[in-house]
Amino acid sequence: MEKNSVLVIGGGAVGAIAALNLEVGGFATVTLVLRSNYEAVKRDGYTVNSCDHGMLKGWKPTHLRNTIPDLAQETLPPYDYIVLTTKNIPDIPPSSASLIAPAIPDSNTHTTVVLIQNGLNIEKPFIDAYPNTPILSGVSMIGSTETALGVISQEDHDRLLIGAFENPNISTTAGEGKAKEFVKMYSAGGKTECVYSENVKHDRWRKLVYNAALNPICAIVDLDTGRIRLADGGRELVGQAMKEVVEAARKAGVELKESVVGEMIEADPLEVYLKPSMMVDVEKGNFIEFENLIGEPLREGKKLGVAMPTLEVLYLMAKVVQWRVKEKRGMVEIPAKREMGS
Ligand SMILES: NC(=O)C1=CN([C@@H]2O[C@H](COP(=O)(O)OP(=O)(O)OC[C@H]3O[C@@H](n4cnc5c(N)ncnc54)[C@H](OP(=O)(O)O)[C@@H]3O)[C@@H](O)[C@H]2O)C=CC1
Ligand SMILES: CC(C)(CO)C(=O)C(=O)O
Repeated sequence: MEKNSVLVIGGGAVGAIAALNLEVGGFATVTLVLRSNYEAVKRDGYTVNSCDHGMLKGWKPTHLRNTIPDLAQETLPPYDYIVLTTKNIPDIPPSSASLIAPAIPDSNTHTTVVLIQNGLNIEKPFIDAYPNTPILSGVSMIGSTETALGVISQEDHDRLLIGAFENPNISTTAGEGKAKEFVKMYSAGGKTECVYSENVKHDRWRKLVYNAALNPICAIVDLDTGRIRLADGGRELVGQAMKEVVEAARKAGVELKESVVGEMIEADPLEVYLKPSMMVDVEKGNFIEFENLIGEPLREGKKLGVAMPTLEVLYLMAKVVQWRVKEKRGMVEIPAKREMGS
């Protein structure tokens, strides 16, 4: 295989490990786009404490930048792959699809876009904006966190499912070919378990059993995935939400095994006390991906006639949490406080 040029956007918990896997494999030259951690990584490189890669100090990919490359303005050749590893938060601009616009050639057919991001229906805005671009789905189980700028702690083995999203403008075999090439490139270093998947819809719904239920519950009640299992009522609450997602998936044509609820509750070893990504974001004062993780499965389920009372409450609570961040960042105006009786 020839070396591919790969633009990875978002060098946080998942993006840094993705960039590392791609470079270690030897079939990719990575350009990594950073934002808040750019200065720290440029100066000191990454510190990575990883169950797959061991302890690395000062690691950097081939190229680092703090802006999205503008192919036209910088007269750059198109990338073979653009891998998006930012959080995907459609309610907070800019949208993920518009973010990559400067790095995609007009009427693109060359560059393949890979979304290593959680959530349902995330491909739709990309297919609308770049109709002839192959869009790949990356469903990751990794348990990685950026604990300080440029410091990555990966506690769970990197398992990545790659497949092509259904796209009416692209043949199934073309999408499949790109997905298989990406798997080869990503796996070449031997540090990860990256496999081709022909059922992206199944992968996404299965992961949502965790991400629409356990992930927001941990964030809202401020308990990690170990403590929520130990807490009075914790397992019941999570189980109830998960069952609603399983039913919505079934109505959407994705049959998940009965055992999936138990498997997802126990997905992380209890004593790791793992904080899922939404909980990490709440702790950092970041926006959360609640629309793609809870809103989309809820909307799909309701459309198909599934009763999802627990998800409804989680969705509204997550929306309120998002508002809290907006207020902290001065994005909403509220009436001035006044004394009682004045
Ligand atoms: N962490 C995990 O274990 C897992 C996460 N996922 C999913 O993977 C995706 C990425 O998550 P994760 O890595 O945890 O998130 P992080 O918040 O750790 O990393 C996202 C990175 O993207 C950067 N970023 C955001 N917007 C831009 C931009 N416009 N230009 C450049 N960089 C940008 C952020 O910068 P800044 O700091 O400035 O915001 C941050 O460094 C999400 O969809 C998540 O749900 C999936 C499986 C597991
Ligand atoms: C399930 C998990 C922890 C990935 O390993 C995740 O998807 C997240 O934190 O968002």
